[in-house]
Amino acid sequence: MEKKKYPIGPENYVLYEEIGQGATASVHRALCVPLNEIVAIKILDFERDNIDLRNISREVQTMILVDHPNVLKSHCSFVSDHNLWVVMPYMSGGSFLHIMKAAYPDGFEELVIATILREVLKGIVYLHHQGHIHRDVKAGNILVDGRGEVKLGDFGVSACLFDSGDRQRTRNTFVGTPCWYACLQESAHNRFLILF
Ligand SMILES: Nc1ncnc2c1ncn2[C@@H]1O[C@H](COP(=O)(O)OP(=O)(O)OP(=O)(O)O)[C@@H](O)[C@H]1O
Repeated sequence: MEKKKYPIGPENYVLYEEIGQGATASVHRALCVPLNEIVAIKILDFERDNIDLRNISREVQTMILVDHPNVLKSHCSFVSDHNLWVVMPYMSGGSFLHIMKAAYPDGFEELVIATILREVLKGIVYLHHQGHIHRDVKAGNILVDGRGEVKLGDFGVSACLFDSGDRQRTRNTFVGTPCWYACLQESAHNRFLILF
């Protein structure tokens, strides 16, 4: 089957509402006009103060290259004015953090957690086989689409085991989300599952 080609250039997309706001980017639901398909577009502003171009370029490269049902990939990306647009599949259920906040303030049942984690772990195993470490696995970065498919996203602080020089060394440093890092360290001896 021929692979769908997602067009490059903002004129091919109609931006709808903002569906997410991260530290460095905003994410919009959008229509890809030539394909008549709903997508999500992450827009990063190069002129923002806290922008780290190396991280961004690695995130985009990783998202273009990955190909696994449990890893959020990018269809294409392009620069428009001082913004980088990253076009991705639209995950209409949002993140598990949002779902918990909205409907499950006491957390999910264990069976649900196990089901979600099984999918996430398949994605992580795939990433590790490709030489990538995600380094920021958390509920806010685990997304679900309209068919219930679970994907791990946000490669903003990921690293590649095949990098050399400076980047090799930086993997000994702390990255990610502080409380999750602490929780993971702690629960490595217990059960990772309770974190959700
Ligand atoms: N493909 C998508 N479909 C639907 N919602 C998405 C998609 N990608 C991201 N989002 C939403 O946007 C939010 C922010 O996205 P993302 O985590 O990629 O941005 P970020 O700036 O890298 O965030 P962070 O502050 O965690 O580094 C996510 O938590 C999620 O709610």
